[in-house]
Amino acid sequence: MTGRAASGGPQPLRNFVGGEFVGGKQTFAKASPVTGEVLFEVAEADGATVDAAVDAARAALRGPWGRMDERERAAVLRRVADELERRFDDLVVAEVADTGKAISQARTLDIPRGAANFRAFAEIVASTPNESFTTATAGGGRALNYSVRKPVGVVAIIVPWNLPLLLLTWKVAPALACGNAVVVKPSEETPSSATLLAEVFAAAGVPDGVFNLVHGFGPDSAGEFLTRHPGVDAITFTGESATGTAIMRAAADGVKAVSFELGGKNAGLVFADADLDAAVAGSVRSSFTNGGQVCLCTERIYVQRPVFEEFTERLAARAADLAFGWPSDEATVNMPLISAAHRAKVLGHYDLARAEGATVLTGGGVPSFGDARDGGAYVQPTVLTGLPATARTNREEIFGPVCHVAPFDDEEEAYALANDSEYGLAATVWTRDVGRAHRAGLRLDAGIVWVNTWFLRDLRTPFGGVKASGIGREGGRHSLDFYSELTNVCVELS
Ligand SMILES: NC(=O)c1ccc[n+]([C@@H]2O[C@H](COP(=O)([O-])OP(=O)(O)OC[C@H]3O[C@@H](n4cnc5c(N)ncnc54)[C@H](O)[C@@H]3O)[C@@H](O)[C@H]2O)c1
Ligand SMILES: O=C/C=C/C=C(\O)C(=O)O
Repeated sequence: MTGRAASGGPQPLRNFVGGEFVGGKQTFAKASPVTGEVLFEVAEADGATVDAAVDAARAALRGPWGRMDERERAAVLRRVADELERRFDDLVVAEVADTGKAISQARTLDIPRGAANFRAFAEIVASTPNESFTTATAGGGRALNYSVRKPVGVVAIIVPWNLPLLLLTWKVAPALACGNAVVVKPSEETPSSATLLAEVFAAAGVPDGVFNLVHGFGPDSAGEFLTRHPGVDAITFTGESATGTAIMRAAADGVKAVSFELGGKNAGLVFADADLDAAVAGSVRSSFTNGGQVCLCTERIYVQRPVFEEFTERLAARAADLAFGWPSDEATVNMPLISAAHRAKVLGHYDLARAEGATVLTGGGVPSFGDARDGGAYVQPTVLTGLPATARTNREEIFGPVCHVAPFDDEEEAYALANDSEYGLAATVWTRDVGRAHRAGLRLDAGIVWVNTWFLRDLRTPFGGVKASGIGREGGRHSLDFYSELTNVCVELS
């Protein structure tokens, strides 16, 4: 768990403002999720540092960056991707140290997606057309309407700790593609890859002030200073729904645009006609990837009654078998939770499930290693059953390696159960019936419906949630719409 410290170590991680690394009066400690030991100190940005970062971003918009066209910015993004790939191993080490995630995952998912985000938005911004209409005038002539994209201005980017580089670059890349300057605040739990990204920007020759980084917490710290800042034009945020509410309040004062990717309580539906091997393997991924700490993870699985018993037994057996190991071992699958505080929350949910009357099919506790990992934030992957849809276990986002499995009888009941949630981010459906596959897309109240797969991403597609899971969509041209202002130009031709 991190906490504020009176003074920093010799070299705390620093903020990045106007092309310079800058410290701060106060530092906080970052602890290893694997062992609990303090890894390093981080300089917390105070109000003056956040002011300087916003000013530097504004100044960058008035400089050479503000005069570049889309193709020139796309070229800059490709240079950033190249440099990021050159720093690949450093980024893997940083991400693994901060989160405790398995090195194989960091190498195949987190860091490659960092580079892919820059390459994708370099393409998207250079190839997305704008609208144009010809319009009849009262005098019998014609007018030509066309729209042009302009940057919004200074964009604040606030992201969580679960997929730090992936989620940060998913927003930085389109923001810069559209010509904005950014001030980013990574989670206090994962400051390292964002700091390396600042080095990447400097090495790629991105003009000073285009990318600024402030470290710190949310309330009464860098997060709140940034979201309340009058010099910020738009806020894009990924994190908890309750934090989204706080940020929306802060954004109301300046009528700042917001884009929110928030929490989930995602359902998986397994129909009796599904390829059961694929459904089991897919559900293991969808419930336990990244220690269940992905907003898209499945925490509620509904299984059609004829295959309920077989599916549930196989899922629980596979969950119990997921390899614990040091993050640096190639075979490791499980990872610790991000912090002791988050572990206490997840273990509280395990206790709550038991108190609500759940049957624990596997897990439900803490693994024992007999080494330094006993000081870390590990919990066992857990499969629960036996609770009604009304149980808190089935309603509240846990954000750990846990799912509850319950039976259903027919398709209507499956949709009703899946949709019975305050959240609506992602749903996953396992079926061989092609009609049902498409119906599910229409019937499920979720921003993303995966059929016979999970977390398969095409960066051109709309990504976001309904209900408490978010506001707006990012991805492809949807990102361009958030990160730019459209001006319609109307020219009377005769
Ligand atoms: N929908 C998505 O795409 C998506 C993706 C990843 C994570 N999430 C969600 O994120 C949550 C887990 O991440 P977390 O615990 O880091 O979330 P969080 O909301 O606690 O923190 C996210 C970020 O917001 C900052 N923050 C907190 N309070 C703030 C405030 N009042 N003002 C400004 N900034 C503030 C934090 O410092 C951090 O950088 C889960 O709910 C998960 O579902 C959603
Ligand atoms: O934890 C949430 C994961 C979000 C994933 C993305 O935003 C993405 O794949 O672009």
